[in-house]
Amino acid sequence: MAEQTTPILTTEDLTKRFGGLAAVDGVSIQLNEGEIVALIGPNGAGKTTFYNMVSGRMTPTSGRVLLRGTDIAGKPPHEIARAGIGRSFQITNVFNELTVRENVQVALVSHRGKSLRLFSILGRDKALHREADEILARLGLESMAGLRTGTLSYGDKRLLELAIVLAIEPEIVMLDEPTAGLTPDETTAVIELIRTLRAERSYTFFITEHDMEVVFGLAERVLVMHRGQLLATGAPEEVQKNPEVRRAYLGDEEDSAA
Ligand SMILES: Nc1ncnc2c1ncn2[C@@H]1O[C@H](COP(=O)(O)OP(=O)(O)OP(=O)(O)O)[C@@H](O)[C@H]1O
Repeated sequence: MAEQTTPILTTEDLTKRFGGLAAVDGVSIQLNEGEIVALIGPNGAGKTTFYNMVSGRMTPTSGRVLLRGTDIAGKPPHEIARAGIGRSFQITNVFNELTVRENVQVALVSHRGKSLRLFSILGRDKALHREADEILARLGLESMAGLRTGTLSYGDKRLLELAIVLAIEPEIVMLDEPTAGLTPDETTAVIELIRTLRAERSYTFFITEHDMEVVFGLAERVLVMHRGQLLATGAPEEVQKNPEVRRAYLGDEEDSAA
């Protein structure tokens, strides 16, 4: 595999405190251009809090988030999205009453700051129509473009969420449990799709995922958090063998079994 060492995103001593609790406690990481990185850790490790700070949904107590060297910590989500970090959520945030194509068009238009006369733009703008269809085709959703979104299966809605993220032309794609709730076949398809998208467009993927098969089948590098800190980072097979990581997961299982 080719070396991929150009840093695109780094965090420096990123910290979030809730009262006396350091949910994220001095975490410094680096994402390299074009790699697929998974963030894992037992329940309560601080993954969501960390993720929220990178995507602008939470302001850090201290520390920095550098996107190609520029500090974006504490900026609002739309500015971070415009700077090149797109995030999709586990909870579907699609408009069920609109068609699949219209959902992507809304993302395209709002990303470009043209929310005025949005619905008249949707109907008439041929370039926007084409652009939305091109994104849908990348995800294999082209045949569904004209369908009302509410009629889609859960798996197809998750794909549409990914299409909406791609509409903002991100460099870093953050996916919150991209395979949660999917059937085994859909999971395999999403893994393939992420690989294909990365190969075609060199996106950097930063995912959280509970399903270890997905993590180890997809990620090139794994970051493990435990009790707010970065416990380990490395290739999936290294991390899997790491005694501290095993202890962290086992310890938590023992705690919850107690
Ligand atoms: N808004 C908040 N106020 C107070 N405490 C919080 C808040 N958000 C998270 N926490 C606490 O911070 C710690 C880390 O939570 P976080 O949700 O980031 O962990 P996680 O690794 O995403 O967990 P899970 O895998 O269970 O979703 C937990 O102890 C949690 O209770």
